[in-house]
Amino acid sequence: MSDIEVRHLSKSFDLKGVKVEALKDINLSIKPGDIYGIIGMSGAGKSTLVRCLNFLERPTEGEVLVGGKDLSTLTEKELRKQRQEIAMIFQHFNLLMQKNVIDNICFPLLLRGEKKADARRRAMELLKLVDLEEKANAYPSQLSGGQKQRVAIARALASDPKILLCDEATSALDPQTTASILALLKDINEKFGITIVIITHQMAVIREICKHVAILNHGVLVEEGEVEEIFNHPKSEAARELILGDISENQWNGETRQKERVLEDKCLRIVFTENSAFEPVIANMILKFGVPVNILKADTKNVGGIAKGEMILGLPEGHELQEQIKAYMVEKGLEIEEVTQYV
Ligand SMILES: Nc1ncnc2c1ncn2[C@@H]1O[C@H](COP(=O)(O)OP(=O)(O)OP(=O)(O)O)[C@@H](O)[C@H]1O
Repeated sequence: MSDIEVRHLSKSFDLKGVKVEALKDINLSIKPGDIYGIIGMSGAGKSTLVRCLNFLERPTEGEVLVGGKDLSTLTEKELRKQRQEIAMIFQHFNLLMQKNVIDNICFPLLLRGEKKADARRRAMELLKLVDLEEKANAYPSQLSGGQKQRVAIARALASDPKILLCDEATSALDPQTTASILALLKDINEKFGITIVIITHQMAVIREICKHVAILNHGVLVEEGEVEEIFNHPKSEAARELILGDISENQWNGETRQKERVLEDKCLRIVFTENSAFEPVIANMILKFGVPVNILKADTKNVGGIAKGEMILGLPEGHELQEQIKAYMVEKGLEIEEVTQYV
């Protein structure tokens, strides 16, 4: 059985008499213990979707089933109880600024009637888990962004949730801190089997941690499946844009980075499915054809725990030569795809 099942979900808002269709006929299913990413550009409907998953926002049409229960059939009281199983963390942490770290974590425990001593004991365990024991008495204003998010994660775990929804949880953090928060989420997923749903606009986050991904575009789910498969064979324009946009963001910076980059006449995006495959192939190709190719981008990343490589090559001029080079790479078992320009 799925942990979360979304069936024909649509959500529209009335904005001063104008209907805004934020989500249109969304269907997806998230299995227990999965790390599931929902990605899309700004305004795609990600936050609306995640808020529908715990009925903070009621769908206009369709159903959300959590652990087999249709949320629309629950009373307000039952819904509140159900929400204890679905914790949430946010981009801006949402900590109580007047309370210190330990009291922030104790807060949900005290609300559900636990004794103060028990709540503090549990809070200290959670602080240990997120590696922040020494900050128990600090106030949020005295913490870095990454530390605040760790406190928010500890607080979210206090109610022993089955599902953790992360709404742009790393978007306000630098890349190094993002990596450490994602590693913590992965650790929590593995240790406790908590299903994690990650909302993000960054493909790098999806690639780092998620097993499955859904791509939203203007309120429509345009692609869904295993991260590796979608990364290697994006079908929708939105997926391709997110993947290539991510490459340009990661690779080019400083003087060489431009908002819009038009690639050379003929460029190939290559995805390496073996960690070690690419260097000999490219080197041998240059030797074989005796022409230089321009490596516009080369990168190796972690996709679903397996090291993966990708590269964008600018090919030398000449149609025939380009076709021979392409054939050579296909023969060597590389996945290639022509790209012309991207943002
Ligand atoms: N309460 C609301 N009232 C009216 N329109 C809304 C409301 N909430 C969201 N929308 C609209 O629904 C669409 C989807 O918004 P949503 O915030 O879900 O997108 P998003 O993908 O999370 O965007 P971002 O990454 O910028 O946060 C947008 O057009 C937005 O303006």
